[in-house]
Amino acid sequence: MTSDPTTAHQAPEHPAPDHPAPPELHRGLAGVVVDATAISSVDEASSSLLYRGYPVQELAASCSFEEVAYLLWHGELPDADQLAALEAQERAARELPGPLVDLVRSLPLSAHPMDVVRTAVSVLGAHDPEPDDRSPDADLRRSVRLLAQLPGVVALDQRRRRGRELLDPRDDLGWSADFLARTFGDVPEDVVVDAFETSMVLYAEHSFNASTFAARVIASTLSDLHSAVTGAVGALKGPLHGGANEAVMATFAEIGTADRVGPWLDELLGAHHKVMGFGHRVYRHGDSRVPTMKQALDRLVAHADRPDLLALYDALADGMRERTGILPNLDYPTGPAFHLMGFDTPTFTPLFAASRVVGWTAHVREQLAHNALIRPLSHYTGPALRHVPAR
Ligand SMILES: CC(=O)SCCNC(=O)CCNC(=O)[C@H](O)C(C)(C)COP(=O)(O)OP(=O)(O)OC[C@H]1O[C@@H](n2cnc3c(N)ncnc32)[C@H](O)[C@@H]1OP(=O)(O)O
Ligand SMILES: O=C([O-])CC(=O)C(=O)O
Repeated sequence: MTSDPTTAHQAPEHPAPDHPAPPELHRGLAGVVVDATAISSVDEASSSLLYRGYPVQELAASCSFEEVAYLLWHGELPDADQLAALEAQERAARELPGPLVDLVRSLPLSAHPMDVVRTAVSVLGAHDPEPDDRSPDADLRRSVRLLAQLPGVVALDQRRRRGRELLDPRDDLGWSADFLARTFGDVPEDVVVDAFETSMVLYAEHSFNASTFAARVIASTLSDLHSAVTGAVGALKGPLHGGANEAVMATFAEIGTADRVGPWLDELLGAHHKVMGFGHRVYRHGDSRVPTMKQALDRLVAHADRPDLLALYDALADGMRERTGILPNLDYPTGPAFHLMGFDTPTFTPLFAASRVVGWTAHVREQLAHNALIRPLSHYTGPALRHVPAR
């Protein structure tokens, strides 16, 4: 059958009723199970989070961040040889490409640190040493390289904002200690390193959160891993997701002291505004990770002798619970914890990204192993069929 050349480009007269019965909508995909994953499970009823079956609290207490990364990528905790191999690979990949360092230095200081991370991931994609190898093994090597490179990007950016030079990575240090040393010039006290490592383990993975889902959408088009992670960084930046940890410190600065929490909260909630660091799409009875991070925060507070910060933290959490019943999420304790570790507030969400890159890349590889293009439907509510007037 041949098409009539005079009508081939005309819009079809398909029926477009003015008010079709709307289908059931799933706005925000709330409550929708879109795919299976073997990487982690978030259980609302028991407020629990398992990475590959292991409770995240046990992993935070007993495992290094590198062991957790291995677990999330491979499905099992590493034996000694496997861990040594991952550590060697990660330490060998920490140096940033010179052109990337120059480019980060050239970015305006008005750019948010998450803009810097997003740009850096994209540039690292352009510097991929094996661009033509799209195998799962090559994507695993890319994942390790990104894990190794992001601390350098975050440290470089915080240091340039303070007028300081980039420091060399130290291959005698594990991932967390090197991250801190490269940011602050020295390895801090154990209490700081331990709290940082705990935060990184807790942030590493959380099933189909918005940034991970963004990464999976991009991967599902068979785009590349760096593109997926670049998109995920963009999704994480928003204050309804990762950006909340930064917003928590802004809130603390605005309130000032614990005795001012009540009136501040009454005014904010009265205006129907949200308090950042509270609430969660899945957890309704409390975020599984908060108690572990709160213990780490307590130790940092004691170390830094900052009972005033703890008083403010408790007063806001109590005030929110009493007024709304809404509980803190992980971004609530990590905000003040990162502050006490010495990070600048705008650097908080990049820290989240440096950890979550493990979860994102695990999900990209899982998506590609059982790929189905992610392309949902929408319910059209615009004008019914109409025609451009004859001219
Ligand atoms: C590690 C992470 O990324 S965790 C998330 C970090 N994000 C934040 O901390 C931002 C603040 N929190 C929020 O905006 C929300 O709790 C979200 C986006 C995380 C999840 O919310 P959703 O499941 O989409 O629920 P939604 O935003 O519709 O809130 C439901 C109700 O609770 C209220 N609510 C939810 N969170 C808060 C909050 N933090 N402060 C005040 N009220 C809140 C909403 O105003 C809404 O009230 P309404 O029904 O009277 O309109
Ligand atoms: O799961 C979510 O929606 C957000 C979250 O807590 C995370 O990504 O860690």
